Amino acid sequence: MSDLVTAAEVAGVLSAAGGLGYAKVRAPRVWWSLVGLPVTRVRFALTYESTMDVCGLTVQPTRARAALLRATRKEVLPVPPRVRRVRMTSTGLRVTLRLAAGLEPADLVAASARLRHAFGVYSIVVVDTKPGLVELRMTGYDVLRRVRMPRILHRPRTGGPLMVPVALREDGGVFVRNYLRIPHALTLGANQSGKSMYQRNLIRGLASRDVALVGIDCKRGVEQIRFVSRFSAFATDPETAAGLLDALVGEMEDRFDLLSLHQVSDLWELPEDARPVPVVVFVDEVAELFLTSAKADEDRRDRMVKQLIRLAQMARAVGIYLEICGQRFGSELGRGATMLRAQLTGRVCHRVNDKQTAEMGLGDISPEAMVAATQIRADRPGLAVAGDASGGWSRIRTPKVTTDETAAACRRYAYLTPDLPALAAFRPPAVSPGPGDALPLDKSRPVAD
Ligand SMILES: Nc1ncnc2c1ncn2[C@@H]1O[C@H](COP(=O)(O)OP(=O)(O)OP(=O)(O)O)[C@@H](O)[C@H]1O
Repeated sequence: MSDLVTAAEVAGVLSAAGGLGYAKVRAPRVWWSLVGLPVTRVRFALTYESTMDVCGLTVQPTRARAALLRATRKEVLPVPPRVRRVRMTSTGLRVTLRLAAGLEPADLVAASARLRHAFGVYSIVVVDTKPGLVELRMTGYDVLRRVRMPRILHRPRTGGPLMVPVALREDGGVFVRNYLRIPHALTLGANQSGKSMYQRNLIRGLASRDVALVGIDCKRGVEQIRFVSRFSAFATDPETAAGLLDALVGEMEDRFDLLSLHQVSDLWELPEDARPVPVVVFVDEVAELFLTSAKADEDRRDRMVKQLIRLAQMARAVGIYLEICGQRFGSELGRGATMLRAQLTGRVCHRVNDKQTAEMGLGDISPEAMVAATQIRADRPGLAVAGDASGGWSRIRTPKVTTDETAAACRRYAYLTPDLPALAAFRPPAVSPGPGDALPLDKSRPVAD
């Protein structure tokens, strides 16, 4: 009998171990919740002080504290940053630390690789939250291996009208493209690095919101043509693109007249009934717009660059935002290109073929971000380094979204496509359903979410 019980127990233990091993590979989130999180929490509690000590993150106690310790006959030892809060999440552990006098966030950043190994987690990102406080964002496993966005974010219109959850960050948080905070952005990356996937995620996210979408895709529209049911204007060659950019500048000037009439300085200060719809302009492969084959094209190119620079400098106030994508974006694209790049403060850099491209995208943001972009592997398409003018950056990866799914979302929300009279000449013709478009083209009737 006892042999039988032992055999059953052994079988139970083995199948539980096998199940956990399977979960570790196939369902890391489950494994983390069941095993990784409790183990890491205990390890953190037991080893925190000694780890901080060996990592050089302790300081001598204040005189008052040292005197108190001596008075109570306790040993005067160096002190680590005080743990203010430990929060357990489905992807990791978030620890808020109060920095001891003499330490700065950079000290923790420099030690983050050592801390990661000491606490046995996949990665640690140090975030400077408030003066005197930092947050250690520990991730228990590689959350970017298979990207799954939190379920709530699948609902259309989550967040404000101009906040689109577009990718997952390596610390398990969600990377949100917030057009109000960062109006214009540049997405760079080599062939097959995931630029179109990033734009597709954005288009799908914006399709359900009250915005006008404009597409400029001078590769004859091959990347964006499936989404035109939701576009208010579309250009597929440099000549049409030049006309469309002129029209956008015209729209911008009309909107400034409107602001002036209402004596306000920003679109969002206008009364709701007078407020024009925000516009997001997607430019795919910007080099196609800039490269010239004949001398005669140069004037048109220079004019386009000038118009883009004007939009990038001024259009934020009137709710026109630029989303520019390309393999490279440097002085080789001609006069004004680097000036335009400086105005595109949001940067997303996918895998690059050379250091210079990473420098174009992230050099003016942070040297560490640049190095991180050069380390992206070819077998991880969609992985990118996202940064902004504040110097903050993080590794992100978009979820996989097919062209069919994006086209279906565009068709579903085609009824939201605003008519912008200034861009009427560039309004794409209605398209017939594509092979993967499950939903019918219907501009008059909203479809329930
Ligand atoms: N986040 C992702 N997860 C998984 N696969 C991805 C991801 N992003 C891109 N891919 C895959 O990588 C390949 C290239 O992606 P994509 O077309 O977006 O790259 P690209 O940079 O636009 O390429 P190109 O410049 O050649 O047009 C596609 O097969 C796509 O399915």
